[in-house]
Amino acid sequence: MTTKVKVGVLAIQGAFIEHVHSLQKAENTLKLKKHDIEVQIMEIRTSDQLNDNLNGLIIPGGESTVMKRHFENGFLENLKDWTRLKNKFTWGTCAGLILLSNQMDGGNSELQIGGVDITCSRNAYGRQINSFESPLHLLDSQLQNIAGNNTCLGIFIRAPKIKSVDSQSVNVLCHLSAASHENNAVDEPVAVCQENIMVSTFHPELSGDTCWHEYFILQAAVRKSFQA
Ligand SMILES: NC(=O)CC[C@H](N)C(=O)O
Repeated sequence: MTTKVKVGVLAIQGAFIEHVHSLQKAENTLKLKKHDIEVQIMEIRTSDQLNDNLNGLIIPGGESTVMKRHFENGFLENLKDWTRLKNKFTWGTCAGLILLSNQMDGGNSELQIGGVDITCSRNAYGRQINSFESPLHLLDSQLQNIAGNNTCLGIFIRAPKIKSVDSQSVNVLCHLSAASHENNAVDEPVAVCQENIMVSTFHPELSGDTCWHEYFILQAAVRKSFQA
């Protein structure tokens, strides 16, 4: 029986269209891998779109401080409520990670959606000119199976860092190994998941690799049957 899943990308600012294209590519890849799945992809601009028919939400990269300007008239409260429903799956990339972090190291921690027990710091590698690409080490077995190996490409653009993982219920999915970035003394978590919320400091939607978007679609599909 075909699994139908409806996912959205918050389309108020930033790199949302790249996620839409990556989701379309990921759906085709899943079908080639014999998954009987149909994905409806929405651009989310209004609070009322955060309803029970939506199964997954991506909060894209961009400028978190600009996105917050759109969080009035109950939008932030609805984002908080919807992302905490256990039968939904949310993924924040870069600025989306910042908005979903429970703690921020400096910076304006007002108007946070929260939900993930990490402490992040904005622009932690420096300015745009310090943006970089690096191979990453996948730690999660489902991601390794989807990717077909234990590495993926990380594209970091004015990226935040996960300064600390603040709860044992946060699973580290992916590392930037110390060997692959000159500023790193230790392996650094760059993607984590806490129950139904995943965050990454880098931009899979720009890499051409669909393993993260396939993982997101499958997680949103599985959670449809969970108790909210
Ligand atoms: N690529 C990005 O999403 C950059 C994030 C941005 N520097 C912020 O602090 O919100």
